[in-house]
Amino acid sequence: MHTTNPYNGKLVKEYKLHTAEEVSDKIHKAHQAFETWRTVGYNQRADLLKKLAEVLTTRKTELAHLMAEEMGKPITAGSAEIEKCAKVCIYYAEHGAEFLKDEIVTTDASNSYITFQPLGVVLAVMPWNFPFWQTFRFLGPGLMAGNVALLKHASNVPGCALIIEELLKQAGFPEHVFQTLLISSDSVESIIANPLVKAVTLTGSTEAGMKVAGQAASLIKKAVLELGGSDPYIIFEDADLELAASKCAESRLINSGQSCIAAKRFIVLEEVAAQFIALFKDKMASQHPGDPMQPDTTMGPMAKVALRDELHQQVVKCIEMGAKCILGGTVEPGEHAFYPPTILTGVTKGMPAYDEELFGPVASVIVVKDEDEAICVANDSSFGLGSALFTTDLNRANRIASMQIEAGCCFINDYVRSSPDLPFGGIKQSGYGRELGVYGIKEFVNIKSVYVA
Ligand SMILES: NC(=O)c1ccc[n+]([C@@H]2O[C@H](COP(=O)([O-])OP(=O)(O)OC[C@H]3O[C@@H](n4cnc5c(N)ncnc54)[C@H](O)[C@@H]3O)[C@@H](O)[C@H]2O)c1
Ligand SMILES: O=CCCC(=O)O
Repeated sequence: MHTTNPYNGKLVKEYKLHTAEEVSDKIHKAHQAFETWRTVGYNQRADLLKKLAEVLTTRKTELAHLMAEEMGKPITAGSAEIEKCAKVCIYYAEHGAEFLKDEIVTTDASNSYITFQPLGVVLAVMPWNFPFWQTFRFLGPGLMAGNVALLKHASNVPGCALIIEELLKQAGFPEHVFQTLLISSDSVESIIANPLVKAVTLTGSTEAGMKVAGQAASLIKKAVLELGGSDPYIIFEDADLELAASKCAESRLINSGQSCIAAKRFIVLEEVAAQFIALFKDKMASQHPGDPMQPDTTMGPMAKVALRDELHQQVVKCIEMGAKCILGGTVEPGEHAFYPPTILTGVTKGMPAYDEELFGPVASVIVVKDEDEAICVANDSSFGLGSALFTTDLNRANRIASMQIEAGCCFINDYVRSSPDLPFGGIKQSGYGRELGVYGIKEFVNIKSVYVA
């Protein structure tokens, strides 16, 4: 396995995959670590998580550089990602014990209560787009709940995957409560099949989710799936268009467009379509693409040339099918993986920009005549991750957000983002289960009822 810098196409480093024996040894060590870790009190777990937050903060520049090198994230965004990881550790250190405390239930028993017990070794299969955040948003609550973790990270971020082990060691966590496995996707099945592995969480594409969830289900093992998205953003006729254009462009270009919860489909009421599109185009065009190692770079390359090429094929197909490209849409020659901010208008059902996820900086604009059509188009997707509405009528916004949009979250007059305190996840082909908040920490626990006669 080797890593390639997507900014210049140069080889970064070679890594040796773990052998089947090494993996088996790591699983055994994880299980042994669990037998002790499960008995450690919440206060001690919380102290270690706080220490981990300190280590992350102290080393954030180095970690941001590593991400820039492996997957092209600009260092300013990388530092912000590490700070967010520190926040999630502190959040669960401060709230985890409260979330997991026994709940007394009044029944016909002399005493009955619900207790939340850890499951054991959990396998985390993670994507490259937020190499630290995706891992920490599972790991923080997982460790606080008393589970131990094995990480199978995406093949282009092994350096990030390995350094997480080092961070936990530096924070003082017991050995083997967290271990990275350098393995290929093909080996995941055998790890899920290991009786010592009790559950799996996967963040990634719907295809990978189907595979992994199918394997877990066949063995009756719990799975949480955080999958792809094609988030609809509805811009109503009464929206603050300047605000909407700015939030929409910011969201579409997060991480060079490679975010599951980036805005992807822009559904605009026809009365304001021309005005919104003009403002949106200005915002999309005002990026500073460049070297991810430079602090003033706001947009880096995509993570891999192959992903950039796949995205371009989707764009070309849309144009062939009748969409109009009003910004970007071209590939500059060179060894890099850059793709420019791109806007497609006239997007209709049947085009990749309507039906599929565009995992890069390409916006799909769909003009609709009224509210009903806007909601119908927003829901006309196999995905159901995030969504956003732009309107000054908050009664209408709350009604649509809570009852009419098919998604795991709906933001009003802002773009979708995850935060430690709000549950995060999707419906439909965007997955099931939740991370973060009170619900996230309860995904990988045995919710056990105790009844005293
Ligand atoms: N919902 C979320 O929270 C979330 C967050 C980030 C990314 N994503 C989604 O992830 C996708 C992009 O990430 P990616 O390209 O790394 O996704 P991917 O599915 O290719 O890879 C994700 C992880 O799954 C592994 N994997 C892939 N196929 C597998 C298989 N058949 N069996 C076992 N493991 C397998 C990969 O090696 C990697 O570790 C997008 O669809 C994006 O929307 C979702
Ligand atoms: O790719 C998904 C982004 C996830 C997040 O921002 O929490």
